[in-house]
Amino acid sequence: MAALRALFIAGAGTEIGKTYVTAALTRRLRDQGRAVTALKPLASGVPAIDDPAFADSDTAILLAAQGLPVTAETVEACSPWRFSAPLAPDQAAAREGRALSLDALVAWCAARLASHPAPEDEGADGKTVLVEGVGGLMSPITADATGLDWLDRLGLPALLVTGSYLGAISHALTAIETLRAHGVPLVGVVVSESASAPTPPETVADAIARRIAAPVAVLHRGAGFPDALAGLI
Ligand SMILES: Nc1ncnc2c1ncn2[C@@H]1O[C@H](COP(=O)(O)OP(=O)(O)OP(=O)(O)O)[C@@H](O)[C@H]1O
Ligand SMILES: C[C@H](N)[C@H](N)CCCCCC(=O)O
Ligand SMILES: [Mg+2]
Repeated sequence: MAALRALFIAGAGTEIGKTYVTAALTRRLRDQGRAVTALKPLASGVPAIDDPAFADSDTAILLAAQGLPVTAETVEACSPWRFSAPLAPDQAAAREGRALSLDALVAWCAARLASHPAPEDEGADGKTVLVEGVGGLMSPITADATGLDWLDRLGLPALLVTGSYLGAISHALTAIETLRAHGVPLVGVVVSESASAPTPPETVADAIARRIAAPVAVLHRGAGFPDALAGLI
């Protein structure tokens, strides 16, 4: 199977493991000799670069997984839209007197995707581009648009990340049904084990897998990207 050129990492919710999974996938693909660019184009709850807390930001975690240092240039190239308030991006932007345009976000992502030759066309020179979404699938990103509109416009296949907390099954199935209704190809689902959950993550993964056609895999706490999905990306 040809390697995927680009993938959107969507969440069934926020704080669910998208960055953890994207970083694990980045390391996994790089270990296989693949070149990877991991992007978090839009991020809220991001401290200033010179704040020690920046080390815990999605941007810093994704740069580290790519083997890149944190500099003004690498941060800007990974996450051009950063807002400090830990809120939905439209609200976080408003707190700073700023506004985000979906057209500008889509154009920036499209340019980054166009600047990367497809792996199957360019061999070792090609890069796989991973785009982490923000919040849940339909979290607001501008006054009018949600993350689903962003994904729709990019036309990328999705990897859905969910948790294993009580309620995660419904959150995941709702997101999967929404992706299906919008014609977004679903490459797979990762159940990233929640810190506190009443059942093993395998129970959650089984409950989702019985109801959908795409593959579902578990990522245990602290573990690497699941083998069952790595071969599909
Ligand atoms: N499988 C896992 N093993 C260990 N820690 C995990 C795992 N999944 C998630 N976490 C931790 O849970 C927290 C939330 O995960 P993460 O930051 O990846 O969520 P997110 O979906 O990217 O959130 P956001 O919506 O803010 O982008 C982080 O501290 C992360 O390290
Ligand atoms: C601050 C947080 N970690 C994310 N960056 C933003 C989550 C926005 C969620 C909005 C919502 O869907 O209600
Ligand atoms: Mg994240």
